[in-house]
Amino acid sequence: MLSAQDAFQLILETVKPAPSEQRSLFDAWHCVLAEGTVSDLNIPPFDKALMDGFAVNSADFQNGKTTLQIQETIFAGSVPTISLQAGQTSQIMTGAPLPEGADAVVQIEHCQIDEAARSVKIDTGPVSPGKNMLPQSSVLKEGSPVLAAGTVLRPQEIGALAETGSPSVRVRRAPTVAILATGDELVAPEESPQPGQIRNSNEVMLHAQILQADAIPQPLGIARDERNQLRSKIQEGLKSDFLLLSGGVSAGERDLVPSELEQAGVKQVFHKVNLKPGKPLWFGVLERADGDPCYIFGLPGNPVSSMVCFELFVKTAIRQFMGFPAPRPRALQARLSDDFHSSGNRPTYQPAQLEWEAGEAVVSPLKTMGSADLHSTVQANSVALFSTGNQHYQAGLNIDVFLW
Ligand SMILES: Nc1nc2c(c(=O)[nH]1)N[C@H]1C(S)=C(S)[C@@H](COP(=O)(O)OP(=O)(O)OC[C@H]3O[C@@H](n4cnc5c(N)ncnc54)[C@H](O)[C@@H]3O)O[C@H]1N2
Ligand code: MOO
Repeated sequence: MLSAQDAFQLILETVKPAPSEQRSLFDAWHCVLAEGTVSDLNIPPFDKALMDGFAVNSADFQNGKTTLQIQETIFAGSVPTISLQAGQTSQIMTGAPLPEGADAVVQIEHCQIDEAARSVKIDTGPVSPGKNMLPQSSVLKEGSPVLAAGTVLRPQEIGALAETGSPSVRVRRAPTVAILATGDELVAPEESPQPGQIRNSNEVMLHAQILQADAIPQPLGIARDERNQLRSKIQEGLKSDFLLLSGGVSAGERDLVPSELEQAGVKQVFHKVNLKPGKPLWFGVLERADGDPCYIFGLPGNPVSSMVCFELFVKTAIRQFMGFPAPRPRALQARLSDDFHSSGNRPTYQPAQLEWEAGEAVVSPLKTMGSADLHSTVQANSVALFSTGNQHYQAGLNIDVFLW
């Protein structure tokens, strides 16, 4: 059976990064830059005061103290009108441009102002050039690169783009992701299940996971385990960038999903992955007539399987589509809190609680009744990975954990 690593590889080889689009910085959070940007100005654009006080020339402080004649007051947003000569100063506010002839700022707290004489006495010892000021273009020069293509936009990158004259940027667009829950046993969450029925929890859960992955969910409701209805709902879903089907992918007599996808012209990339939960995972691609592909995942119906397969595989595909530089899930090494026994016949992703103790990641696997036990994931903030077979893991051992 295909390993999870091989499944990641096949997903990355199949999913092509989306075309780019222009977006305002207000809509760009967590998008990936499709093109690099350069600064349209020097940062800072002028020698800038970093304190409220007096703009001075350090040469006036040869004796460590001095009395200077006040010329004007320079506020942030204005420009100085007087060049300083020896023995002169101007009052200045944080963020304002230094006047010519000044090379430092002395904080207002260290100045004794004589209003009548329009002078200021400063007795704080020598002042070094550059004190309390940021020289023009010391952070960034006009025309120099700000961010490279492939950068994921966090709040600080968005601020830096605004500062450097990129109010909108080219980013890879987020995919639309259709959700189709399948099964005769399903009823809507607002209904009371009759004997043999269960509530459709996967649809809303996937909807939330898609939002969390910065993509656009398109719920299609429930398709019954009946070919005509399944076929028409699949056709609807194939118009999106991604189609996620929940249920109907294992070996049951009404597990119609793989054959109906094949019927719709979808090319299977893989079916079944060696992991627990999530073994029956199905992945394929449809090359649509309009030239844009649709990527299809058949997620196992068991809620924990569905959730784990989304976090590991669907998210990888969405990140690849959005141009993320490292789309695979990233494992964290954490110390096992207690002895743990694992006996899975496949590599097992166990719901777990990860905590930080004195700066160290410590993980406690949670008790679970298996892939139908969604409740065990409510206490979990991660999954811990255990390998195949009867294995005893001693407390203190470092293991791989995936946060979610
Ligand atoms: N003979 C075999 N049987 C099964 C195998 C196998 O290899 N051979 N694999 C098992 C594994 S592992 C899993 S996981 C499940 C996955 O089955 P399906 O994807 O075909 O899903 P269903 O049979 O439709 O449903 C499984 C389970 O999940 C519940 N379910 C389905 N949809 C939803 C939903 N939208 N919300 C909440 N719960 C849902 C459904 O009622 C079933 O209880 O197959 C094993 N069987
Ligand atoms: O792989 Mo299934 O997801 O064990 O329950």
